[in-house]
Amino acid sequence: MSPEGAPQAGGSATGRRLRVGVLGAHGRMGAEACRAVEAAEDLELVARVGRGDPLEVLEGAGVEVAVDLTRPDAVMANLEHCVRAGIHVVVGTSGVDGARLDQVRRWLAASPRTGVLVAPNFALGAVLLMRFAAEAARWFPSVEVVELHHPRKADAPSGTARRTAELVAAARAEAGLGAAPDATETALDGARGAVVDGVPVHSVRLMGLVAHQEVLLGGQGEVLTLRHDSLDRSSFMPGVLLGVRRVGRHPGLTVGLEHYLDDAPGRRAP
Ligand SMILES: NC(=O)C1=CN([C@@H]2O[C@H](COP(=O)(O)OP(=O)(O)OC[C@H]3O[C@@H](n4cnc5c(N)ncnc54)[C@H](OP(=O)(O)O)[C@@H]3O)[C@@H](O)[C@H]2O)C=CC1
Ligand SMILES: O=C(O)C1=N[C@H](C(=O)O)C[C@H](O)C1
Repeated sequence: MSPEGAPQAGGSATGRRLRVGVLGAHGRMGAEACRAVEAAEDLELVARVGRGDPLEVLEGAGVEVAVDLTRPDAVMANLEHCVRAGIHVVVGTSGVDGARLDQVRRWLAASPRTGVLVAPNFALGAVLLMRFAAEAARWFPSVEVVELHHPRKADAPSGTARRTAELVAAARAEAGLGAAPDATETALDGARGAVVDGVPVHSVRLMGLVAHQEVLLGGQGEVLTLRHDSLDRSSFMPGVLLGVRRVGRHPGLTVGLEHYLDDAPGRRAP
């Protein structure tokens, strides 16, 4: 961990740079995020936090926005600390869903000006894939999710796959679709994947991969396949930076980067 540098002015149009801290700074994503923040003229990287480092360094360094890219077993303690300290948080770490989101809302109730963005996936293509999958899910009786990742990923299924399945299930329910008409019997446990809100989710871990997802939608005599590939972790960085720049303008809890995209400059609302 290293609090970095004193406040500097002059990098942005207003002359003041937003002070950013990265948690999980020495990991694959954290290191990439540090580089991206350092390269952004309107942002200043003032803290890199690794496992075992005291979180108080964030306040000490005057961090305004923290980016969490740690692990599912670490992220909640980090979030609690930041929200209590009034530090906005951009969460990329997977595993913040369900009851954990309710817990974040409770912390935020005591710190109403603080913003938390939980972004299951920062890549624009993945955000759009989730949107397209939810739209298509209304029309197809069958749907399954396949996520494919690098072999060192700590969790399965991916946070993106869980979120996709939730969105697909909600769209199906709204459209009045019942359970998919597909067999669920197996001769071997796990053969049909894990089931998230009624949607089978299959996880592949393989050398050579980075982060990929397919949504397969089946109807009478046809299959629609939606696929996204993150070929490099740089694919996540525009989304990380967008989150960092915007989170302070969105107090409370936001789940999904799509809620920030519609008012992003230079991007038309999809
Ligand atoms: N939302 C998105 O678009 C994306 C999200 N992710 C998610 O981001 C997370 C990180 O992924 P990745 O970088 O590949 O994983 P890594 O394992 O490479 O990095 C995680 C880092 O966090 C560190 N760490 C663990 N606990 C703490 C803690 N309490 N405080 C500070 N640092 C800690 C780890 O240290 P140590 O090695 O000692 O455990 C490690 O350096 C995962 O949950 C992943 O799913 C990844 C890509 C994109
Ligand atoms: O661990 C990863 O690599 C990724 N994690 C996120 C997830 O769990 O969905 C986002 C992306 O898939 C990469």
